Amino acid sequence: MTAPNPAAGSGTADAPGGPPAVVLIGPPGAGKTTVGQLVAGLLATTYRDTDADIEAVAGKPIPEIFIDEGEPHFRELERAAVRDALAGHDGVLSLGGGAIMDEGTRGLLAGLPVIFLDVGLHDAVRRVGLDAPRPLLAVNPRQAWRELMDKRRPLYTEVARAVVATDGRTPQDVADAVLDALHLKDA
Ligand SMILES: Nc1ncnc2c1ncn2[C@@H]1O[C@H](COP(=O)(O)OP(=O)(O)OP(=O)(O)O)[C@@H](O)[C@H]1O
Ligand SMILES: O=C(O)C1=C[C@@H](O)[C@@H](O)[C@H](O)C1
Ligand SMILES: [Mg+2]
Repeated sequence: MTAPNPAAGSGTADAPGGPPAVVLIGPPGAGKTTVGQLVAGLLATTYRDTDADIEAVAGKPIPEIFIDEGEPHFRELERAAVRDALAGHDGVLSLGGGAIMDEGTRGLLAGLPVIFLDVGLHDAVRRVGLDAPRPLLAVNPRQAWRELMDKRRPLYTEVARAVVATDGRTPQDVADAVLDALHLKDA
């Protein structure tokens, strides 16, 4: 675990029902869902995922939103979903892997307990095979994943209060490290 941006811990969110106790970001396969659910269990709170929220509102799967309306429209839906979730959820929240690409969404995260779950290509491939229906990784997934991480790593790091490495660690270990990073061990 490293602390790339201590200033990320300095604001507040004016949100009835929120803000979340933990916000998880990171690329596909980082373990946001797996670890997020474990962390929610450890904190005896609930888990929420903005990808699921977007699909529920749109009434269709994310790959179809990309095909029908394009990525810019998806990022707008995502910004709205993140805003709603930050205002209405005080448990553990996972964002979509690319949420941090949108400047407005990054702005919404200021001051919140955001954890970047980091993963390298090797473990990401082992975990998700990079063959699931992921709109941005459809062609040459390994190279696309590398290029995507080159662009995204600085942004994940910028908005995160801490980075938790996940390579070679069990989800339970990672969940523990998340609590540690946010000083929530005895919460
Ligand atoms: N630390 C870990 N070690 C080994 N396997 C893991 C770890 N974390 C998650 N996994 C496995 O990797 C796969 C992907 O994990 P998960 O769905 O939690 O990732 P995600 O970040 O939510 O991905 P997505 O962006 O697609 O929602 C799952 O099969 C999960 O069991
Ligand atoms: O990495 C990304 O850009 C994405 C990740 C998923 O969580 C979804 O939000 C969507 O498939 C886009
Ligand atoms: Mg997930």
